[in-house]
Amino acid sequence: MSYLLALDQGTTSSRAMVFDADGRVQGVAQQAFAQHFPQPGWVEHDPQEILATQFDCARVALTDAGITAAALAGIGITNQRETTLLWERASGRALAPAIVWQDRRTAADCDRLRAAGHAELIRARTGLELDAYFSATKLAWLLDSVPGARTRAEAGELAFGTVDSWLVWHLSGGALHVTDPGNAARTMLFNIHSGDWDEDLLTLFGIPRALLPRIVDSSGVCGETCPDLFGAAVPIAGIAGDQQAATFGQACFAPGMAKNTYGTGCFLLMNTGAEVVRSDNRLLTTVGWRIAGQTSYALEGSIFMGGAIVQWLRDGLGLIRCAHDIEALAASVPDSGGVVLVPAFTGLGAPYWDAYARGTLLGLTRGSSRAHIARAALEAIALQTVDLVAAMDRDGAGPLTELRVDGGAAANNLLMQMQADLLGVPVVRPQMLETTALGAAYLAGLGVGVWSGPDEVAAHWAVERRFDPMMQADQRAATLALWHRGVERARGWADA
Ligand SMILES: Nc1ncnc2c1ncn2[C@@H]1O[C@H](COP(=O)(O)OP(=O)(O)O)[C@@H](O)[C@H]1O
Ligand SMILES: O=P(O)(O)OC[C@H](O)CO
Repeated sequence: MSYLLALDQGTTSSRAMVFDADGRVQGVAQQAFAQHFPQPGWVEHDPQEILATQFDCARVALTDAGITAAALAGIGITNQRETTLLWERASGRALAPAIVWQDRRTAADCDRLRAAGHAELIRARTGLELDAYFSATKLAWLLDSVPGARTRAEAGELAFGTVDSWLVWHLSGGALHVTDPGNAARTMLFNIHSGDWDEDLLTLFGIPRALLPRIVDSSGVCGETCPDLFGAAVPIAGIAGDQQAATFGQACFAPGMAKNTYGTGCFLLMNTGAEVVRSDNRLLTTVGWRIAGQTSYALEGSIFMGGAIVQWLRDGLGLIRCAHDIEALAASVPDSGGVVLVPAFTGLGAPYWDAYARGTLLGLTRGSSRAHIARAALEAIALQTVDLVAAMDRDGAGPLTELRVDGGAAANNLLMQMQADLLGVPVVRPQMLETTALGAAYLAGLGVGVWSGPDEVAAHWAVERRFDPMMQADQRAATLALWHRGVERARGWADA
């Protein structure tokens, strides 16, 4: 009875992992699902496919671990954040495709709200930059676009949720409509100071309160699964957005500790403890987790294109055959030969927040080769991260003494060395790279008493490799200066 099942519902795949009481992986399953791009800038998922792939993975992971659901002490849920769903309470049926966090369809709505002077109120209450990334304008769009939705929402017939709420609703057979404060903090409807939905913001975005889930702690039993789903009723004992879960899985429990996840995008979170650190440099203030009613906050830098740049070199340009090949190609030249790649394919996130910036390749000469472009692509991932850490420094957070790393692209040794060099701070890669699922399992395990407290789970964390900075300060400064010239060229490109 001491196994934990983590459900990790990500942007491009659903995953499930079974952990034992020592935090070791005993079973794993993963299924990719379809990405839908119905119009330029739109990104959608099929809500049913999210459920089907996630629940299938759970069953396969249990089989892989050689256990049944009866052996589970609890389930932890972690999820792609901000992605917005609207469903009918009576049937549990979604009224529209899920609008994914990357979707830019409401960028003009954000421009109008900004022009009307609402950005400061939103920043003060939610800790967020007014941007289409977050759920509020996506939900308003659904209420305005799905026929009858607004009237039905006001009558209490509909439910809104991010992916965690959608999963828990269906795991519990419609008994639970909940979210945790970390996920709620990404909706742009949640007041990070009061820890509740914000009435003024609900009015501003035109969101009926009847739509919203109840907010529960990130760790602790909030209900149980329908027995017919996995063969036994299992306590649902942890809920966290994937970046918050990874921060937990990296054991960043003390203020000043930070992790960066190099997946599709890159997300750098620094724990700020019980203190709400307001950023003057366009980082996000967000909730990390709430345990036993105590909220831990974080500063976050969100980068939209991280490992996805490598995918583009593979699929868009055909420069490499698989993501792994980029390391040898980039290492075949000593530097990028003056080539700068600004990966603003879907605009720029923190700290620029420029929805109209576009991807830019600069500094090409007759001597430029695919190796230089590959190297510039890896540098771009590291340099965007440097911009986030510099903003954190200016905000007075930290100082950062080491950066814990995870995510698919963290396997790239050259990228990790570049990151240490360009940051001037050691980069530390743990043995266990599946920190998102691990964090969800930890939250659930703490919730059901498999572990006694954060200290016990922190003891599981171990270094696999440490990358120390080796670059001279003047070379670092020159590389950063060239990068910032490139960023300026990329900004505002699609404004017209
Ligand atoms: N060796 C590598 N070097 C650089 N990028 C890589 C490497 N291996 C995988 N990636 C990138 O990492 C990403 C996958 O990481 P993952 O953590 O699974 O992402 P997500 O959870 O966002 O789907 C992809 O964008 C891929 O291009
Ligand atoms: O699904 P991932 O790992 O790309 O993470 C997505 C983030 O939660 C978006 O904010």
